[in-house]
Amino acid sequence: MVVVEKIQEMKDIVKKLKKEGKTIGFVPTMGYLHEGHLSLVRKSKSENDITVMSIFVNPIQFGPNEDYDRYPRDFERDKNLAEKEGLDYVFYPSVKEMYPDDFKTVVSVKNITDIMCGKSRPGHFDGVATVVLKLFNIVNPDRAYFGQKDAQQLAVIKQMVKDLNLDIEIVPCPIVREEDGLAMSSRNVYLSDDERKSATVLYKSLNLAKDLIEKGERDVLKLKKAMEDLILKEKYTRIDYIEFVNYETFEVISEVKGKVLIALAVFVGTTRLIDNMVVEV
Ligand SMILES: Nc1ncnc2c1ncn2[C@@H]1O[C@H](COP(=O)(O)OP(=O)(O)OP(=O)(O)O)[C@@H](O)[C@H]1O
Ligand SMILES: CC(C)(CO)[C@@H](O)C(=O)[O-]
Ligand code: BAL
Repeated sequence: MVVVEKIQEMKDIVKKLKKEGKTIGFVPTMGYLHEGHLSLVRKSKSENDITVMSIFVNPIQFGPNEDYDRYPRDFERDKNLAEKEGLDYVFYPSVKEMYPDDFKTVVSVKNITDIMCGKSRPGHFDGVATVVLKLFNIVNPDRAYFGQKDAQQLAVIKQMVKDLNLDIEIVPCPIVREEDGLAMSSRNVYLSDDERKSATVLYKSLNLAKDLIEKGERDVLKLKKAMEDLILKEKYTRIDYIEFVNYETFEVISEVKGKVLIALAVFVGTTRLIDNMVVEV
């Protein structure tokens, strides 16, 4: 496995691989790898000749009061995990390499970023779209792999690829969970033992909504209320948002119909966790 820190070097490697007719799969991450990330690597390896992962904690997608400084980082640990997985290249640039002092561009996807995480984290998806487009231009992949856990991020990237006519297939990958249902996240390490127990309520609340929908409930207000009640019964929890949207258009809905994404963000202590589920009626 080769670690590449410079943009030009990564571009040169990719150019050579493409000349040899190799297909490239790309897995963008912020590191502190877990099984969720590794599932994307496995999927990419099964569909491409070469897999490149980026590890870059992107400062421009964090708000001023968010956890950029505190975000978990352990490159040696990540390198070992990536190597064991049989990854070909890790792109590991510095902040200066990605954002030189004269950097001036912002990529902004409109409308679908007005709700959910886009509303709670102003500017977040501009930061994501900007860095992902940069990474796409550096790695020039045939396919790129994103987790369904960040469902709104996935929608933003798909929209950007469509709007800007990029020749990249975006491959959504299912959410990988701990045994008790908690979605894997690098941020789970922030949780104390007690908070970790409370955190299982995110997935429980999604399952509650699914059960109620299966029993015939279609009223989103009632479904949200049932989820809120369950979440707030738990210690340490504070709800950021619970949203029901049309899976294709990301429009907020008041009645469950067709393919629906139920998404939520909940603070457990000071840690903000997200999760979601797709239901179809
Ligand atoms: N549990 C998971 N299952 C599947 N994919 C995941 C999971 N967690 C993260 N991913 C995906 O891995 C990619 C990199 O995500 P990232 O590095 O932000 O990890 P993360 O664990 O989600 O971090 P955090 O939750 O702290 O934001 C994204 O496409 C993300 O959707
Ligand atoms: C896509 C991404 C690597 C961009 O920084 C990040 O938002 C993430 O890890 O999901
Ligand atoms: N997985 C999304 C990255 C973030 O929370 O900033």
